[in-house]
Amino acid sequence: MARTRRPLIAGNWKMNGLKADALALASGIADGVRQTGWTDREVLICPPATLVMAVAEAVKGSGVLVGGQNCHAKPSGAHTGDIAAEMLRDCGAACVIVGHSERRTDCGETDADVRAKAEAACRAGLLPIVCIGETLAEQEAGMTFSVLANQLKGSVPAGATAAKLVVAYEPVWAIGTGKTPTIAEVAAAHAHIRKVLDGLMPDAAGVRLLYGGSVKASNAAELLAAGDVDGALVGGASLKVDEFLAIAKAV
Ligand SMILES: O=C(CO)COP(=O)(O)O
Repeated sequence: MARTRRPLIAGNWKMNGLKADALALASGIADGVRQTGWTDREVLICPPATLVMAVAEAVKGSGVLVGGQNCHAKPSGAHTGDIAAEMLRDCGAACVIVGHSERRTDCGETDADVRAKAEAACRAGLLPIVCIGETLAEQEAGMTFSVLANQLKGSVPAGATAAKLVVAYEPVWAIGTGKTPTIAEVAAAHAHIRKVLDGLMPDAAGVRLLYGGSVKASNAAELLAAGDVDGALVGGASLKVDEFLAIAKAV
């Protein structure tokens, strides 16, 4: 059956990559995508902020999209060390990840912060990828669905529409651990997310929902085939050309 939502395979490089290796990685991915001529899926790479401009240049014309990993809510001002969504856009980015659990933990980002960042992304013409997910303790306490609902209600931008929102479900306990939920659990979480979104926006059926957390070439096909999964947000496995392209092929 044809998919109604265009799958998105996104690589989050996190705090990895010096210029030479990062450009080789970006060029390798761009070459691979160029050879396939894919029009039925989107491939996105999100390098560290220092490399957004160079990576955008390196993948130009390949169809590969480039994104940031965070942005400030304001367009400019006295915010030392921060980067505005407009600046990412100016460097060639098309998307930005907001509310990743590592930022929620490391930087104390709240749902309200994440919403403000997602709204900033939309203001700047970037597609926000809003990350949500439960911790291990929350999962063990049977709170997964309520945590996801609260995060969505708190962090989805006001007036969101499907064309201007991607949601990534990343169970915190699955990130970088090699552990993943069962396929049934992924499908149930994604169905729940779509149901919650349905109460928050007019066209929730069109929103792309990505799964993230220990996605690799060997498990991508079954995770991507799960109900309501429209792509993946990939960490460690996005740092190897062949592994990342294999995940994109698995759609
Ligand atoms: O956090 C992630 C992507 O944003 C997932 O990381 P891993 O794929 O390394 O588990």
